Amino acid sequence: MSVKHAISRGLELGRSFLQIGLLKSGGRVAAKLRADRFRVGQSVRTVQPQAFLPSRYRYYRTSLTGLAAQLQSAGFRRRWTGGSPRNRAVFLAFGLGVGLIEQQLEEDRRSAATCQEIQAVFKKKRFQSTLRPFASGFKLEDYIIGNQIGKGSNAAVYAAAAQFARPKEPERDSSLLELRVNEEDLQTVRSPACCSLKSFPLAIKMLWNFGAGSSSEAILKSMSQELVPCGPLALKQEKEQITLDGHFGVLPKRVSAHPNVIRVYRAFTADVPLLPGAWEEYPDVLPARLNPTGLGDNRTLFLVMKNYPCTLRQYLQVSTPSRWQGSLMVLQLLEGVDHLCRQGVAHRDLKSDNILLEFDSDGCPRLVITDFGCCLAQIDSSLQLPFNSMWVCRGGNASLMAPEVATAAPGPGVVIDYSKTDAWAVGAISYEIFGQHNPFYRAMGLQSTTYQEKQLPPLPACVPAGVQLVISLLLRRNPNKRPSARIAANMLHLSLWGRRALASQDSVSMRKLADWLLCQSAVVLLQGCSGPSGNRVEAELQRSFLSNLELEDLRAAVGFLLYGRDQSRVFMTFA
Ligand SMILES: Nc1ncnc2c1ncn2[C@@H]1O[C@H](COP(=O)(O)OP(=O)(O)OP(=O)(O)O)[C@@H](O)[C@H]1O
Repeated sequence: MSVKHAISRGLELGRSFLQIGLLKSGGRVAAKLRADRFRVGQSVRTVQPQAFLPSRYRYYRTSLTGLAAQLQSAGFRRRWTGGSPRNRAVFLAFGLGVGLIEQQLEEDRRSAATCQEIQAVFKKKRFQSTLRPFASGFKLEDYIIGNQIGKGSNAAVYAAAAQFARPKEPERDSSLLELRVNEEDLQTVRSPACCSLKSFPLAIKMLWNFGAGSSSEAILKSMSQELVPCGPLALKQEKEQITLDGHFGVLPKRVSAHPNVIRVYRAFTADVPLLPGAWEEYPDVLPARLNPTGLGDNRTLFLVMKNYPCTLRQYLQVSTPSRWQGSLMVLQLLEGVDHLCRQGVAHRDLKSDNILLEFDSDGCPRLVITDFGCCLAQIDSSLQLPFNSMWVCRGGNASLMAPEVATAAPGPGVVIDYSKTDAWAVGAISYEIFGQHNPFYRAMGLQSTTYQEKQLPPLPACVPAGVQLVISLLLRRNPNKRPSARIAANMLHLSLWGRRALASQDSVSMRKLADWLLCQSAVVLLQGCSGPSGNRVEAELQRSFLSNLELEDLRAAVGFLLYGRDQSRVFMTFA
């Protein structure tokens, strides 16, 4: 055998080692390295994206490090170096391969450190609400209630203003009771002009209470999911610890603030009042005190939030976002879902009515996930729900239930994994954002229990290829083949802002990516210093991306993008 031959055999051996590490996991071939395209010295390769799953990657790294250690051990060296010239050549080539791999691992370590440093900088810059904090507001009488601005199957929502924050004008200083008695005032309150967001910057959601009882503890317990987006000062101190099932327990998990998740400023219980439109729109849920035939309990839960101009559904009825804005909207939903997932919360009822919308200073829609009434927020944050009986609630809107939830059959030991179900719903809602019908909605539409991926309707050609790829991956039936919200969000970030780092034809160097990340961080920090631009949707998204930067998630996103590029032979740009 010639030396040239020996070297190539040595490299082949090194390659096989890599393949073994990547291929086997849990006795199942889940990822196949494309050896033909693999060249030592490249950092991110064109491989099936599943190969980038963290556990497998760790396995691959461990096998390589172990291998390098073995090679360095004296015994190993003696065995090989003492052999024939041919064996020595094989060993040399093999060592060379491992040396290059070590170099690559070192590059990885450096990139991981860069990610951590960037993450630390942006984690410190926490999201702050723009609404001024207020100290009072734990009673209904603290608010002036305006028009009804929405209604669902569990609640009515009213525009509101805090009494204590209002200028002291005689007509404005009226209590809620006076508003109810004075019909003239009531008419004024109902007029849309009066209910502008400026006059009524708050929204009060009044939950309908049938059957929970009228004690505060019972109400808070039965509607506890609604409290998940509560801020730290939302509940009065004494309500922070309530009696649950005879034990002192803490209120349910609460998520921290995020630009794409609703913030509840106050939550309190109060007697159900007769608000505008109650008689006409929801007489049956009123208590007997107000309607003798009503079925509602006397007291209920009120949530105080920011008043948003409209829902996503209302917005899409009158306008179609540009492809850039549409991409940012999908990305915001993914960022919001990722924020919830990280804190062990699955929303389980994502739909365009449960997404509120306002505009940033550039007129770009900012989306906010709301209505946590169906969410899963277990103490252990596992997002795994034992499904042992058909009475276990699987979530809201059945049309947008991910396949793994919709097809689950109850039984002993059955568990539903919600870690990627909201991401699936974002995939379906994305069709609406890009001006299409939601494929899972109409009577003739697809059903999440039975659809095949090839039946998904095409998105309009103007939707950027990177976004189309993300949406199609989010709607994969098999959750193991579906990217998480974080990885899908990373894919969009890279497609929107990192196309230069992705520009090479066959591979993406981690070093190039790390350089791009550093540049991006500098730009975002500088933008933050230059004032109000920091509140723009784009800036918020970029900060969110940088504060959640993990090398392995990024690598997985690159893997999916390269996979998509291979599949479609389309280079993903927004140009
Ligand atoms: N903060 C808010 N600002 C403006 N409008 C809001 C706000 N919160 C809710 N709404 C409006 O009220 C409607 C009903 O609110 P929400 O979805 O929270 O009620 P629900 O009864 O829990 O709904 P569902 O039927 O989905 O269970 C929303 O679709 C929206 O139109």
